[in-house]
Amino acid sequence: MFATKKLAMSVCHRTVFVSFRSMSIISGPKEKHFASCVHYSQVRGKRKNSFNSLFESEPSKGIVGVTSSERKNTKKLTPRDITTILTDFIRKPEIRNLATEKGLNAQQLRTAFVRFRSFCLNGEELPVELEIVLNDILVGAGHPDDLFGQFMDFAMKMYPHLLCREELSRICDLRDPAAWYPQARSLGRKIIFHAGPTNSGKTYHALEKFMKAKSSVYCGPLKMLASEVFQKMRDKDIECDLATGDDRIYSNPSGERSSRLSCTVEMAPLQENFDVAVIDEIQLLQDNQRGWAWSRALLGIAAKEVHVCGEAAAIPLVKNLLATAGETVEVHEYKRLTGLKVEDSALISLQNVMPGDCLVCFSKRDLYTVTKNLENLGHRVAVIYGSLPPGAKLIQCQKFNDENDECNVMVATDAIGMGLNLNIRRIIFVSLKKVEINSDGKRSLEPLSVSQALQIAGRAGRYGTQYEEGNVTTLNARDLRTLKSMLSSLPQPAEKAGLYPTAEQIEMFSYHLPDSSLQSILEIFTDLCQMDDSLYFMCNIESFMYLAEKIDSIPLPLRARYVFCCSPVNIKDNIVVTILLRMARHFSKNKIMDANWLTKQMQWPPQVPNNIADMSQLESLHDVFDLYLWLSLRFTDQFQETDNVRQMKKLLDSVIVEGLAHLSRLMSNDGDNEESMVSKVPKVSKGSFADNLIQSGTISPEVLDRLKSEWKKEQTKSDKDTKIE
Ligand SMILES: Nc1ncnc2c1ncn2[C@@H]1O[C@H](COP(=O)(O)OP(=O)(O)OP(=O)(O)O)[C@@H](O)[C@H]1O
Ligand SMILES: [Mg+2]
Repeated sequence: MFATKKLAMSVCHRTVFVSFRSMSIISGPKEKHFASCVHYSQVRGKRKNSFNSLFESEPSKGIVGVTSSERKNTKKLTPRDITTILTDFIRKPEIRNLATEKGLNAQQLRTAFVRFRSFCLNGEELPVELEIVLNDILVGAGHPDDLFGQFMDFAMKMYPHLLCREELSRICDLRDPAAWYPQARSLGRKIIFHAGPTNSGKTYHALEKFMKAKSSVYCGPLKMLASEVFQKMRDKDIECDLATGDDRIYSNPSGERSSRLSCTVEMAPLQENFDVAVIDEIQLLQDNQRGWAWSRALLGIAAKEVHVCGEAAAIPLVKNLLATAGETVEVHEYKRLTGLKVEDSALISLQNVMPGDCLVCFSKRDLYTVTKNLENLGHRVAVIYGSLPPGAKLIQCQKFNDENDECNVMVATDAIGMGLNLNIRRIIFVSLKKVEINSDGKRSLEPLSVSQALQIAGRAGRYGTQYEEGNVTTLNARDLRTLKSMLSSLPQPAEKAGLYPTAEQIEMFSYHLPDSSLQSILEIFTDLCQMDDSLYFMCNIESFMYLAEKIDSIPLPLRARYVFCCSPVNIKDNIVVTILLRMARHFSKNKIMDANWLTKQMQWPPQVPNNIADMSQLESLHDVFDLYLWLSLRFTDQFQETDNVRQMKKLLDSVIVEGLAHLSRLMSNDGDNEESMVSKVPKVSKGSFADNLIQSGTISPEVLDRLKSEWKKEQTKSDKDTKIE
């Protein structure tokens, strides 16, 4: 169980659209990958243009209904007459107001008018009825307002969704999500919020209730946490099933469901009744990608008693959300079970690393560099990062946790940050910045949030492990003060919870807009939808849109199209996206995809990696297997060979673990020379004067960069001057 809360924030949980009401769940989470390669700004840009052009079809035929004999009685209209009449018409505020009432926004009104005018001016022959109206206005027998009907007929042909606007608005009215779950509402649920810092026993206390209840469900943020709970129950001989996006295990060999389920939050079954439900890491309901899954579980889980675990900063939002369902929240507060001390000095050099240390990096490149440097110093290192397959993560963690194993140092990304219990004595932050994806899908290098820093630091000195006192520090002296201030702050209160359109809503939209692509439907949905902005926001739809565009030309039924777009893939990963498209194409031809077919799509059997690029390729293959298994739970007929695929996945896991054992060699063979942040970390003894200034905190790297660029300019100038001389 290794991936962080922040991993969760940053990674591509190719989330899932799940029916918020009764339909079957069609997705699962994915603890991997950054969400996107297409900047949301691009998508946004496209969206803004495309929304207005979605239905902009040129009305080729005008308004008919008047005979040509009536035309003979009209006066010949000159282009100038028409322009004057139309200008008078559009200038009238009443006309604009009326058009707005009919649903045309300012931009649509402008576009429709420009097209209408050119239609009137450039059409070979005006429709007779329109000609008569224009004529009447010209001779004073009519009024410019009389054109409104003709104009709106024209505009409606350009924007046909305006005809069913009311119906569409009703479908995408997300103002009262609590009302979507009558089963949960009928129970008069008791809600208990277990609030506290990391390592305070929140999950422990909730799980006590989970174990003692006659029927119960645990909803965790990650596959590994759901698996850990499932395993704990097994160890105690308590019947419990497991459901993740790509796996379903029944404790009963006959395949009958048991009364207890451990699942990832996206898989929470809302149509079943339970005595107790646990929803872990509830503050993730504000996550840009996956927040909707927590909102859905919180409002919709049908349990008499709901135990919610998470940061105290989420209490007000949870209370406000549940107040809309008429429910109240009982808060149980906890204190950290062990001490956590911020050290007085930074690590400065990797030579100071000691057993039980975990160095946390925020990019894979840094992770590789630190690992290589530590291995060169003679350490045996366990490595954990988000895209590492869960099986490989587990092996790394076991190695690190085993007191008798030589491996006693860990290098990890923030993939270790959520709910995990590891044998860590000290957390060392290699950097305090990481790439974040905002709600518009833009990626930028941002400082860690207080919540993230606390979560990661909270991995040191876990209760019940070898080190019951935890220490925290930074690699660089310049970061230590910032870290201290972060760790002495409280996380920002959670402000809003995520929402997402359901498959049913999309289907209803499609019924009204039968000729529109799934992409267009989602765009219109997000533009038209209404929600309580004080409590909710719309989760990021970028990955869905990207896949919708990619599979647009493949003939698929809407529901299947929707499922493919929800697939847990990193859209940045070409290998996985390409195979997904092949799968969709095969599916559209109703062909079965067996393990043999799958191996033909990839390099198989896997070779022990020779460099980092090989390693990434193996990770992609692992994602392909996960994708196959994920789809197999949704399309059982076409994806049947799950046992074989699981076997292949195991083999791949072992090859990846083998690769990890030789990370330094892989790095030496790596053709990718992208510079790591760590490679810029100065070594105290051998560092340059400038480096030492940074390390001592005398100047910041930003100031140094500015100075460098100024020096460079000076240098160039003086070179030029020299040449001129
Ligand atoms: N009362 C207890 N008795 C025995 N073990 C406990 C008790 N409370 C907590 N623990 C153990 O302490 C460790 C930390 O507890 P837990 O995972 O519940 O913390 P948490 O508050 O949920 O932390 P996080 O915020 O990181 O998820 C776990 O291994 C848990 O089993
Ligand atoms: Mg916990």
